[in-house]
This record gives sequence, structure tokens and C-alpha cells, in this order.
Amino acid sequence: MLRLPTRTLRSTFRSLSSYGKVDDKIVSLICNIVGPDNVTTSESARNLHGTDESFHPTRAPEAVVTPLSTSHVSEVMKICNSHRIPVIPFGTGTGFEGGVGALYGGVCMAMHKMTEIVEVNQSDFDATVRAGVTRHQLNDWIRADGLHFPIDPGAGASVCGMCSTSASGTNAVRYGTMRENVLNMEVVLADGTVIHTAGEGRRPKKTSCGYNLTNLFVGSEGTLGVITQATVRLHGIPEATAAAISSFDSVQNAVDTVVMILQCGLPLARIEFLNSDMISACNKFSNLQLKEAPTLFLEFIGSPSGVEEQAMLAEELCVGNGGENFSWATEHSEREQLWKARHNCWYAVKATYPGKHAYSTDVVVPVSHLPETVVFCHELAGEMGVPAPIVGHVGDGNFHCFLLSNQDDETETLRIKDFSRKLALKAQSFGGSCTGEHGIGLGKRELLIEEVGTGAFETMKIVKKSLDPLLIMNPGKVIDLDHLL
Ligand SMILES: Cc1cc2c(cc1C)N(C[C@H](O)[C@H](O)[C@H](O)COP(=O)(O)OP(=O)(O)OC[C@H]1O[C@@H](n3cnc4c(N)ncnc43)[C@H](O)[C@@H]1O)c1[nH]c(=O)[nH]c(=O)c1N2
Ligand SMILES: O=C(O)C(=O)Cc1ccccc1
Ligand SMILES: [Mn+2]
Repeated sequence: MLRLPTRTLRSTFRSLSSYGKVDDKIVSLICNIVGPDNVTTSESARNLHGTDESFHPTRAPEAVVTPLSTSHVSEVMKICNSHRIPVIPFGTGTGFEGGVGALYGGVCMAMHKMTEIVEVNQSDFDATVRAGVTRHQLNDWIRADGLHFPIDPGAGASVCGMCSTSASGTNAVRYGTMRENVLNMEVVLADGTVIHTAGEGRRPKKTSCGYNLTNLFVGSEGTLGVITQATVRLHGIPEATAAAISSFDSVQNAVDTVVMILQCGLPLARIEFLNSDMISACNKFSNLQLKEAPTLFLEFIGSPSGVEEQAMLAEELCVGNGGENFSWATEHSEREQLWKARHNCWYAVKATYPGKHAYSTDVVVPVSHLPETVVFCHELAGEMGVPAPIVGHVGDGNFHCFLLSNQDDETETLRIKDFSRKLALKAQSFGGSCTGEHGIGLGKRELLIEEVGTGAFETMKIVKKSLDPLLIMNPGKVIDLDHLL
């Protein structure tokens, strides 16, 4: 039976609610560890490291530290823990949920100088990278070996940042998310202890060895420790690839087609849905001439003949549901142009509505509920007068609705929050989740409680307090401090 913390524990926590300041003494202690070039209190560096892609309220950290090694991270953690100073890990700042803001002050642990690709085991299909390595850098390194790391959040995120948010992207329908692709991580805990979640040097493709600490830290959003190294799965670059596109006369028909294609067991590499507002933004931003209608982008991989067979079957299913303009390309440059435009959706909509604040929803539902959830989203946006470009990794039942508001218009901002909440509750009512890949951060903390229920939430609190009793790791994210004090 799970229990709330005892009264004594509660009063201890209450007395800890004020954090230590990063004064000159702390800066000089940190400087002694990492050297003067690797700690700064400059305003520009602090501002840069306090913000991500989101519109969530934020605050700059008091100092930015750039460790060069795991032992640097560990020694800095020991200082921060003993002075009760918040530590906020920072990868590349491409997150969507306000994860890097220093809400209670403290030190930003910016990982970009830990850039080593430690090893690539070509014949075992795995690689180990330090925290500053981005997914693009890893892919550039392994391409000549015929390998790739397919998890693709549009941005050039760090691999360890992706571990931290449990990221995925357009390839997840084929290759899974970070959860299925991380084999081991080195993590520095709040008190400076260094652990390897699956044991030092281990990289088995399967394991039944005790509690799954790897998946505890995947998705922990910097609230349980600093991930200093990750061992990830790699995959072979497919022999042949084809991309296809088809437009529909209604959202319903387009999304029904997705369900049908999945039910036929067609081994897709990607299947993405874009509504007409999103296509319109992409046409302008990426200089495309696509019909402004609900559209599917698809990709097939395998042998040349297998790819052709898949594309023809997909075409049949699309046409059967009223899909028009089915066209497919095997040419690398044509495919690149299409997927580049898809990955630039975020920037395309931001450019279409300059000056507006952008927010993205991230619901995911069991795929049989996808059509009604997307249609619900589309109609609710219409009713509420909210412009709503939609794009989604529909093969996983996951989609994003891009919401825009005037920064100074409080009513509009509230309307968007209300919309986002209604959509998340709808997804939860279908057995889905308020976030498929962007995380909880700041905006979805209440939805987390509704989603997992009291028992699981209390268990999460116990985990957090056990690993970080002084609550210094990225405070205020995922679980509101009020719930922990
Ligand atoms: C244009 C575009 C498109 C997309 C996306 C972004 C952008 C700008 N994203 C979101 C984003 O890329 C994703 O959340 C990444 O995992 C964030 O990685 P960063 O390295 O930028 O982490 P960032 O620095 O933004 O940090 C994110 C969170 O992780 C923590 N963190 C970072 N590094 C850590 C470390 N080493 N140890 C512990 N905690 C750490 C931070 O404290 C913070 O809470 C996304 N995502 C997605 O899943 N699917 C998608 O399709 C897209 N698409
Ligand atoms: O492109 C994606 O898949 C994203 O996760 C980012 C995003 C979110 C909402 C609208 C456009 C892009
Ligand atoms: Mn996405």
C-alpha cells in the first residue's frame, strides 16, 4: 500500500521551499571544477539558455555551466545539492513544453561541449554518445556505414535531450520512439552519484534484469538527473525508399484511409496527415504547389519491388476513399523536398502568422479513435474561432494542432488553453494521452494527474523525492512543487 510522506518529511520539505542563490562564492566553486571558460553569468548566455520553442512563462538561469565530462557534472551537482541550488539540464533548447526555464533560479547545465561519439558497433547496430551529440551529428557519422538513427523530431535536438522528453517523430510508426531505442544511459543523480541505468558497458537488445531504470529516465524531462551519455539502437539504411502523397475532400476520409492502411498491415515507414490550413502554410513557406486539402504524406521502404507493391496497394486504398492526385517519388531530391517541408511545418505556420504566440497540442489516441478525435479537433477549432493548422504522426494516433494567440490578448490565450485542455480530455476519454512526444513540462502538469490517476501520481512523487530529496532537479517541471512540499 502506498503512503503519503510522513508529517516529519512534509515539514522538512516545507522548510526547503526556498532555494540557494548562485552568488560569487558558488560561481567560484563551480569555476574551480570546470574552469573559467565553462561557466558564465552573462545576460545573453543566461537568456539564451532559459528559453525553448514554447510560449510558457520562463526565467533565465543565474549561471550557465558547460561541463566537459561526467565528473564535471557530478562535482557541480554535489555543490548545487549541498547549497540547494536548482539545476536545469539543457540540450539544444528545441523543446515545446517550457522544460528549460529556470523558474526558481539556479544553474543551467548546458551539455553542448560533451560532443564525443564514444563508440559505434556497426555489426551490433548500436552507438554510444555523450550528451552534447545531436541526432544530425550521429547520423552524419554513421551514414557511411550504411546505418541511421531514425528518431526524428523535426529539429536538430540532442540525443540525450530526446531521451529526456521521450521524443519521436515521423518515423515512429516503423521504428518506435526513444523508449524502444535507448538501451542504456549514464545519469548523474542530484547528489552527484553516477549510475548506468542498465549497468556499465551493457547494451543488450533485450533484458529482464530488474527494474527498468532506463525507461524511468526516458521522459523524465531533467527532473530526476542529468543524462550524460546514451546508448541507442541503430538501423540499416533501407535499400529502396518511395514517398507518396494523396489529397482528400474531407478530414474524415483522409484519416479513415490511415486506419484502413494500418489495418491491412502495410509496413509503412511514415504516414503523416496535414489539413488544408497546414498545406497552405507549407506551400508558402517551402515553395510547394500542393492542393490545399486534407492530405496524406506516406513513405515506404524495403526492396525496390517491395516498395512498388506497397505504394500500389496504398494508392488503391487512397483512391477507394476518394483520394486524388496520388503521386509517388523514388528520386532522393524529390523525397527530401517533401520531408523537409513536413519537418518545417512549425516554422511554416509561425511565418504565416507573424507576431503571434504559437502553441502545439500533442494528443495521442488508439488509432481506431483517430478519425473522430481529428474531426473533433477540427470542428472545435471552427466553433471557437481558433485558426488550427493540424499535422500529425497519424500512424501512431498522434497529431498536433497548432494554436496561435496574440501575446497581449489574455482572452485569446485563455481560449487557447481551454481548447487545448478540451482536446486533451477528449483524447484521454478514448484511452489516449495528452502528450505523445512533447512531454509534460509546465503546461500539462494537471493533465498528468488526470491521466495517470492518484495511485500512479503518488508513486511518481515517491520516485521524485527518493532520487532528489532536496528537489533541485529542474524544479516545477512535470510535478508542480506544491504537490511535493
Ligand atoms: C521544428 C520542431 C519540430 C519538432 C520539435 C521541435 C522543433 C523546434 N520537437 C521537440 C524537440 O525537438 C524535442 O522535445 C527534443 O527531444 C528536445 O531536445 P533538446 O536537446 O532540444 O532538449 P531541450 O534542451 O529543449 O530540453 C528539453 C527537456 O529535456 C531536459 N534535458 C535536455 N537535455 C538533458 C540531459 N542531457 N539530461 C537530462 N535532461 C535533459 C531539459 O531540462 C528539458 O526539460 C519534436 N519532438 C518530438 O518528439 N517529435 C517531433 O515531431 C518534434 N518536432
Ligand atoms: O512537426 C512536428 O511533428 C512537431 O512535433 C512540431 C509541430 C507541432 C505543431 C505544429 C507543427 C509542428
Ligand atoms: Mn511531432
